[in-house]
Amino acid sequence: MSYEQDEDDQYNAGYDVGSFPKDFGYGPFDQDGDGPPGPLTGEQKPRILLMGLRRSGKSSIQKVVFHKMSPNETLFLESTNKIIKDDISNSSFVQFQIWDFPGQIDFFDPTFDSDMIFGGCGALVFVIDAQDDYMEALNKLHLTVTKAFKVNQGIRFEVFIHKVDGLSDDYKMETQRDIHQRANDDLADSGYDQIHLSFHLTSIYDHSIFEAFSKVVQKLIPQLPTLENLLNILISNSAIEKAFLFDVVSKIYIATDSSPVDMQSYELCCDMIDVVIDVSCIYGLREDTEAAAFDSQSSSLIKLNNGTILYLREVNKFLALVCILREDNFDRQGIIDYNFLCFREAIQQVFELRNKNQVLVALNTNHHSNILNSHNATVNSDTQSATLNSTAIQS
Ligand SMILES: Nc1nc2c(ncn2[C@@H]2O[C@H](COP(=O)(O)OP(=O)(O)OP(=O)(O)O)[C@@H](O)[C@H]2O)c(=O)[nH]1
Repeated sequence: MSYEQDEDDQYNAGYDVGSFPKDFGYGPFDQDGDGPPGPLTGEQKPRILLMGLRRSGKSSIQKVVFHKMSPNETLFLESTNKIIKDDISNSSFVQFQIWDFPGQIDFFDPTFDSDMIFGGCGALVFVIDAQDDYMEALNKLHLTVTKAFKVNQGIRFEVFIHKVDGLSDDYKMETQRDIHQRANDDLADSGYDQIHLSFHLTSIYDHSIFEAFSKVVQKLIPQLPTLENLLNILISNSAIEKAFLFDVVSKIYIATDSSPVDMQSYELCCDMIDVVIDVSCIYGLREDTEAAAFDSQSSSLIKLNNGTILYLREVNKFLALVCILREDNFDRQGIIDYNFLCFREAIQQVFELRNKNQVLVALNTNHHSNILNSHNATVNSDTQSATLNSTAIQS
């Protein structure tokens, strides 16, 4: 059963802070059969850095979101004293590395190779403990983002105002406003107005951390506009209120339609995935096979007592579509199911294009111009596949 992170899909390595610049190579990692044919090397994967002061909650976030650790267990996590690299390969879309940094990391240490660390980085998540005095954290944030920006202007900066579970709603808002203001003022004062920081209120004790991480990961998926477009077409032709495309293992949503996300809907959909997986694990597994609980037969329908329906369908081995719709609109289930099949086919095409692209990239690693061309080709073809499939769904 594959809901636990597959050991083969994961390559964890710890590096002493003092020695990390000397040895940053990756070992090969196995890719599941459904993934890209050419495995992405560590260098090709987008990298997310987790930084912040000691005990701000970095390791807890990584363990809870990607390793199914229960929030209470994080109380026993030991302080990180080396960089921990973690390959996340749950689905073909969600492939990246997370580097968890020790809180005490010193950018002025001569062994800190900022070019290498920030150079290949897609997003930098800076965690601030909102239950603590955050002035020191703001100084470190400023130092970190300016240092990173000098090396790589393409990095997305995400600030998690973390541990907000202990704060009242008013205090949460006030803290966010204050941190936002001070962080941006500091940047403006030192002439870095062009640096954009995104802020998220997070806690490992509710779904906010999954929601925030979903947004971080989405920004690293080049196919996001195509996926969003497909979801928009699906919901408008099926009278669905809201649809999420979930990575089942981590419960982060890799795309949703363009209507606003409300936290309650997201939580409902997360809970539905838990229910489906739990019931499948208890009743759906055969003793004689090693089959996964989530497979091509997986689907579920839950009717809530407020006239709302939650509908889950398997998209591929890693992804599920979870929709929220009104009960009245479910009487033509055949249309919804037909549209879903068109949607699944379209997603498949996006995957295939992406896989072809990765093979090209692997073949041309030494020819940067070729890599660029293949990436552009993928973007164009993705758009075409979305157009093609919009016709299929409407017909
Ligand atoms: N209340 C609350 N506590 C949290 C939350 N996230 C983490 N913690 C607690 O914060 C403490 C520190 O968490 P860690 O994940 O070890 O922090 P870290 O940033 O990795 O620390 P270093 O490894 O020292 O850099 C632990 O006791 C966690 O249980 C949260 O969302 N809310």
